[in-house]
Amino acid sequence: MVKPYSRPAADEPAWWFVVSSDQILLTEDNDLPFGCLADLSFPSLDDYTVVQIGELRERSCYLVIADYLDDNFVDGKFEPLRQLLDASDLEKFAMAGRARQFSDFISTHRFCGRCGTRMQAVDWELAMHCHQCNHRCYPRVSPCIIVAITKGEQLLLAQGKRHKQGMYSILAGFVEAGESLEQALAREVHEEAGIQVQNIEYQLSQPWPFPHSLMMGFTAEWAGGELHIDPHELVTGDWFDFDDLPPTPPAGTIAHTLIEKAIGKKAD
Ligand SMILES: NC(=O)c1ccc[n+]([C@@H]2O[C@H](COP(=O)([O-])OP(=O)(O)OC[C@H]3O[C@@H](n4cnc5c(N)ncnc54)[C@H](O)[C@@H]3O)[C@@H](O)[C@H]2O)c1
Ligand SMILES: [Mg+2]
Ligand SMILES: [Zn+2]
Repeated sequence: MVKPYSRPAADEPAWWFVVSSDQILLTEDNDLPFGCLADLSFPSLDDYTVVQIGELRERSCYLVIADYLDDNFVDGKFEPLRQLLDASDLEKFAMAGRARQFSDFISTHRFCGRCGTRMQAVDWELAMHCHQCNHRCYPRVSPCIIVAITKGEQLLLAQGKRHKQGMYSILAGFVEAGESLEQALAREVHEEAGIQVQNIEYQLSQPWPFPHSLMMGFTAEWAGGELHIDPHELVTGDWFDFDDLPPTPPAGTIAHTLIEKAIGKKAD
């Protein structure tokens, strides 16, 4: 059973996830601070919320919520979480995403959504509880589907409004309340591209902390319909030949893995 709010001993080597809003403290060489409190130039943790969020390579991981930035966190720099998205250490990125989501959860659940009373942290699981009306909240996880769709030797790619200039990706969208994954997939594909798909195959999933998605990845094949790209969500989109794709998401993203699977499957 976890004790999320237990304090680290001064001589316990641990990974430190110091989060301030959507930024995380990194060392000069873009790594996470690692070591025992006594060896790190951290201030006293008394003024901060500290949460034990799991284990990485047999060492505890501690989230320190540092929303009121303090000059005492001198060794290192606060950087956007995406800076850690390095395909060589996805475990570390996933744990940092967990830290960022827990930090966001705690800071947005200070008061009960039902009766307005101040909420208290539960000491044996990661939850916030209202002692007035017994309402209990857990960190929000939002399921999303993401799908690589092929048509013969072509792949459907689209440019999202929030994508970096010039980058194309596969279709994705949030699952709505009351929907199955299959229904969400069919709806999103129809809304965003106006087509129908078949031979839908589940491939893999990835937690995605921007802001709290759980990406569930599929491959599928075009089954019918003319391509009609939704101008509200997407800038542009088209079928691209497998050997002539525009810039796509980097290794480490589920979009990248699904694109490789879709293309590899066709090449068999
Ligand atoms: N890791 C990857 O490779 C990868 C690739 C593509 C997209 N994504 C992620 O997939 C997620 C969904 O993609 P999208 O932005 O195209 O979604 P989408 O097509 O459903 O459209 C986004 C819109 O959905 C609404 N929305 C926001 N949060 C919601 C929620 N929790 N439930 C229901 N609706 C909500 C908002 O109006 C928002 O503008 C995002 O978190 C995005 O970052 C990840
Ligand atoms: Mg979308
Ligand atoms: Zn309440």
